[in-house]
Amino acid sequence: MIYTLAVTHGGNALRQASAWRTYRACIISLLVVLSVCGAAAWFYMFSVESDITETLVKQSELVSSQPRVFTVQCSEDYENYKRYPRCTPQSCGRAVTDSVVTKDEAQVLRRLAERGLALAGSEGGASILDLHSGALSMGKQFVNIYRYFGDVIKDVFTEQDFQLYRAVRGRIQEVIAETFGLDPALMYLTKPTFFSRINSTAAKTQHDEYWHPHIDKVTYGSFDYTSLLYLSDYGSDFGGGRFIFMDQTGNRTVEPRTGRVSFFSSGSENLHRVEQVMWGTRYAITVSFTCDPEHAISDPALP
Ligand SMILES: O=C(O)CCC(=O)C(=O)O
Ligand SMILES: [Fe+2]
Repeated sequence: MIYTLAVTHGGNALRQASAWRTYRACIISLLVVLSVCGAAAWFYMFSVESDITETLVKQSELVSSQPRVFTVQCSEDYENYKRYPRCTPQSCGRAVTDSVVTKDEAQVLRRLAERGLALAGSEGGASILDLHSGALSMGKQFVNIYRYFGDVIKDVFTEQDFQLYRAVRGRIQEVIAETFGLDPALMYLTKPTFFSRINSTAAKTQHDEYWHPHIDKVTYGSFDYTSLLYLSDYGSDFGGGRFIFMDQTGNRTVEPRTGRVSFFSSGSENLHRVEQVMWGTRYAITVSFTCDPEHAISDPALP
């Protein structure tokens, strides 16, 4: 009996020691896993954060009354083009305003974009609708919305929608002229001018790869001033998708906000890209101006 007890006690002690060792091994493994995850998260955060030097305007801010202006030195790009006094950029920079387009107007334009893009859309994550040329993303290519959908278009867009587009375009033109000291009558709408819809679906063709750094004057040729009107909110409608100016001294971002207009001179002083959208859907309109009357286009209108 005594022997049995002793054996039992001895067995218990052995089992307890072994359980303790297992428990300790588990705790150590858990700590190792946690530290590795922590280090990876820290490294990820650090590398993402270090990509962003400065936020020029946050989504939560309201830039009312005057635009917030950031001047930069003009690049030499404009020297390769004919100069148009009182229009060709002589002072360059970027600016943001939340008081040119109301939230209601932006929502009407967003619904217009939603209706138009619902007719088709890219298979990848980035679709465009150009109301002027009629180009609409469809699958891996584009169709002409006016030709492809014919009379159906009249049920999708109304004359008021186009009026609103024209009014907004006019106000943006005025604020750009005022900010850069130009004569608004010497600025012309140029192409392409388009609605964009971006989500996190993987790109299927190059047309879906919206995130590459670029210079609008190089990409689009005729642009002298680019404006972007945002139709959805960073952080609540979508994640990622911030606009990034890539300066030599670091990156500077603008966070999209419904009704926000961001505008800038289109040369290489404003190299930029759009961060990849991680979730949700981002809507915006690109409205751009040229100083060259030969590149002027008329406002979009119902055919
Ligand atoms: O949607 C944006 O924020 C920028 C789009 C852009 O860079 C462009 O249309 O050239
Ligand atoms: Fe651009």
